[in-house]
Amino acid sequence: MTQPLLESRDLTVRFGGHVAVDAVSCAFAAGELTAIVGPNGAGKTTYFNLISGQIAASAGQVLLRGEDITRQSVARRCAGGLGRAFQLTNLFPDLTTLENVRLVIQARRAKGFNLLSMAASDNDLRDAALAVLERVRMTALRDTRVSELSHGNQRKLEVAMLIALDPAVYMFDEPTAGMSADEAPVVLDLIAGLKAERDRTILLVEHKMDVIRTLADRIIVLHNGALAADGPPGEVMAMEVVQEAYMGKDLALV
Ligand SMILES: Nc1ncnc2c1ncn2[C@@H]1O[C@H](COP(=O)(O)OP(=O)(O)OP(=O)(O)O)[C@@H](O)[C@H]1O
Repeated sequence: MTQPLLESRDLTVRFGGHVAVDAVSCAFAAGELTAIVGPNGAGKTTYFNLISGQIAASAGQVLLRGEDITRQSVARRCAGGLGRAFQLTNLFPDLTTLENVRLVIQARRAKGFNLLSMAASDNDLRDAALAVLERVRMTALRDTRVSELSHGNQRKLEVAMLIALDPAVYMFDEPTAGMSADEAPVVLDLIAGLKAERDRTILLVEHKMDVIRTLADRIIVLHNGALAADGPPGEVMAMEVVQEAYMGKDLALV
């Protein structure tokens, strides 16, 4: 089997006596979109936090391209290719959408402080940022300050910034939460487009069954922090134990 792009091995975190993520071992291949599901409090976001480095593991490992990154900082993991949709706090509210995207591209390409090369690359950076905004259909909002964007557009901008970062692993935590019915499809189309590139790994924490059904190649189910099921959507959703205990009536949509 080829080496997985991302892997967790017995990944565990305890908060006091509570085991929020319990020895989760999972390998994620390039070109695969995995939906992470489970009831509220199952440990989905905590698992994400362990992978992206927002919280430290109590035990177990996270591996990126086979390298143990368990003790690496968020920034180091990000530089290594692990991209998590930016939280709103990571956007600069007083800068425009274009400036925010530009900063991510600039950081990605950072080449030091050669003023001549910086001036020469200025237009190039702007063009690259505009291309990303075009892709998320936010060109008309390029000069709007982030603080003036609607909630849905702020979330779209988070996705734009993630695309600008161009990571090997995309991590989305309920990417359409709080979006209006006309905004959500844009983001889902973008994720489908990223998936079509086939060389990325995409992890998606999601409650909405129609989204999972449309996008997922594989579903993992967390329950009480532990891995309860793992497999192709049809198989996992058909498991009686999953239907009854973990997903409820929503499965009627499948
Ligand atoms: N920093 C923390 N300190 C203490 N307990 C925590 C902490 N973070 C998460 N937990 C607990 O760990 C468990 C898993 O929470 P988590 O947010 O990962 O669940 P989730 O599956 O993402 O739920 P939801 O679908 O509601 O977002 C919960 O019982 C939660 O209260």
